[in-house]
Amino acid sequence: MTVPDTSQTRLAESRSGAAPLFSATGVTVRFGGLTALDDVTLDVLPGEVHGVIGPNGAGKTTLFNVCCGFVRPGAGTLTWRGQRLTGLRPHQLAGMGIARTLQGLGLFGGLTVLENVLTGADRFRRTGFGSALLALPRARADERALTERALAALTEAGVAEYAGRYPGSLPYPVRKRVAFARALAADPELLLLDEPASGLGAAELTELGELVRALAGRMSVILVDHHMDLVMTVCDRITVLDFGRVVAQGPPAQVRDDPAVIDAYLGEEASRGGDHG
Ligand SMILES: Nc1ncnc2c1ncn2[C@@H]1O[C@H](COP(=O)(O)OP(=O)(O)OP(=O)(O)O)[C@@H](O)[C@H]1O
Repeated sequence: MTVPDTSQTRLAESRSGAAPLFSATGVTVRFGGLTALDDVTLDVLPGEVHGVIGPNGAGKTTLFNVCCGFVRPGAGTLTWRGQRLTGLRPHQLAGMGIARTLQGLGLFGGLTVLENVLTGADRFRRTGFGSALLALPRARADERALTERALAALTEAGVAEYAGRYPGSLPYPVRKRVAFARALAADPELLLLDEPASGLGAAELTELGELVRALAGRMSVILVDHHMDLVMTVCDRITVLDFGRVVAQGPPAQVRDDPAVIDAYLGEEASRGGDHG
């Protein structure tokens, strides 16, 4: 993979005057005696791809879970379009224009790929259950529009050919793309991706990078992953966590050379070497 070009960096700089779409400010999360996040602040600008990286146990998943409303921080605030969010719950995300993909994918085994992706498009449904049941013309038109939206998302994710299949019969990388398509079908303003690269091979990783990069400008993305190469390649800005703290934040070229980041990753390698050696 290549280092992001300077036009990408310039794009990030030109957006830096914009008001954030989403912010987490001073977020602290404790699990018993363990501080998983310590005064973490992250701003996501409109249309930017913002990466969150860090060694194992750095707090990436916890931060993702805070952003999704799965984990309530002990301190700190979340802001969406300048409005403070209090008591964010996961089921509220879709209505707000936030979609996510999870490590566990969460596809429904009893639904086809298309039906799974249709559940992502549901916020665009205009007709109620009654008119659908009676098959009224407007319900049929609504269903057609939703199906088109779902098929467009499957096409963008490169898996339209699997529309009629069931997820259980598909290889893991295809299922990952289906989960990605379901999130895209919601046409979110903010897409939260948790470890999208896990379980993918080198070629699939490059394709994933291209897929995510193509979303930049159209929506904001928070990409949580420990694949340094992927994050460096596709992100406009990166937040690096280590032991629950932000140790670096900025464009990839700046973060890559930051001594605190090098220390964090070297520290991880040293401890891995210790584990195995
Ligand atoms: N529910 C929980 N209860 C107790 N401790 C937790 C819980 N969730 C996470 N932790 C701890 O909080 C710290 C941060 O974990 P987290 O999973 O957020 O890190 P991570 O950066 O996502 O790690 P990895 O890359 O290994 O997934 C770790 O020490 C972890 O053991």
